[in-house]
Amino acid sequence: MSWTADEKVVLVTGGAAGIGAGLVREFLAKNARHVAFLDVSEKEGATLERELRNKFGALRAKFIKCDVTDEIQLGDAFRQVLDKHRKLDVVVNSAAVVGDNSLCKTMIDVNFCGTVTSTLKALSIMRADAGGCGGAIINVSSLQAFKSSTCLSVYSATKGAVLQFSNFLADEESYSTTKVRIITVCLGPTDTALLHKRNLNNSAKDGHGVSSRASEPQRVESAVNGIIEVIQQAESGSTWIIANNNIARDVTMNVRESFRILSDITDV
Ligand SMILES: NC(=O)c1ccc[n+]([C@@H]2O[C@H](COP(=O)([O-])OP(=O)(O)OC[C@H]3O[C@@H](n4cnc5c(N)ncnc54)[C@H](O)[C@@H]3O)[C@@H](O)[C@H]2O)c1
Ligand SMILES: CCCCC[C@H](O)/C=C/C=C\C=C\C=C\[C@@H](O)[C@@H](O)CCCC(=O)O
Repeated sequence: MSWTADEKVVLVTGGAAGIGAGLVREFLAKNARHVAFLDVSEKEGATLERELRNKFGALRAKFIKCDVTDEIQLGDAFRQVLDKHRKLDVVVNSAAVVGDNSLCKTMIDVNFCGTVTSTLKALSIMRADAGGCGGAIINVSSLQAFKSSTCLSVYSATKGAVLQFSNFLADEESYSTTKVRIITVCLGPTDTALLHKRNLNNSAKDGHGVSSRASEPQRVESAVNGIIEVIQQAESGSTWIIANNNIARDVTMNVRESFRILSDITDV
């Protein structure tokens, strides 16, 4: 039987806004039992929680103020969800910040370290060989993982690191033992606050943007639907591109081939 959100307990980091918030809404619309969303933005989190509780009832959604760079806060947030709901089925790591290299430490801490800490916590809770029920961890990367734009070398490197970490961990921790799928989605430009930190068209016009072929950023809805499609069908260790309002494209073979070529060089 194919995967459905029905009765699932879900945790989304960076879930108060943008693509994370879109996912929170969609999981609930698709009948998830409970969606916990973690974010540093208290105002947006509380507003979204009110909206969701009015629409879906008081028990189905919970905002937890949490900075993913703080291991204690993150541990507490996972514990709250587990204590209350006794299981965790899906974790989406969507929290991220973008900026120029003056923000390097924050980007590394949030985009990479936060994703790593959350993934390892999720895996330890969900893994079937340690009493969990299995599940899926989706790490949100970017087309910038493959080709950076001007001023975004650190951001792009964090997204490359998320991709590599997720694939290496999926290799290390066999799905047949853990029953936890670890999946990477690389999004193209998507119409959220993060994108509008700098005008996309200027970025594209400068000839360095990976998005230069796209005239418009994709809709949040396309990114969200793409991620849900990926959860429905992706194997552990797979990599997917969701861009230009197209359906999710499996690029696992391309990524593996590029690493096969690189690892051949190390056989000296
Ligand atoms: N929008 C795009 O064009 C685009 C393209 C490719 C990839 N992505 C990726 O998609 C994901 C979602 O981005 P978005 O576009 O929805 O951005 P967004 O800025 O709308 O949402 C990101 C959320 O993360 C939260 N956040 C930031 N720091 C945090 C922290 N320390 N702890 C907890 N939460 C924190 C923010 O408050 C915000 O609510 C990110 O991983 C981003 O890198 C976005
Ligand atoms: C010599 C020029 C100096 C200009 C400084 C410049 O304006 C600094 C910008 C700093 C950060 C801007 C980031 C904004 C990026 C977004 O528009 C977008 O391109 C992010 C892409 C997200 C993604 O695709 O993953």
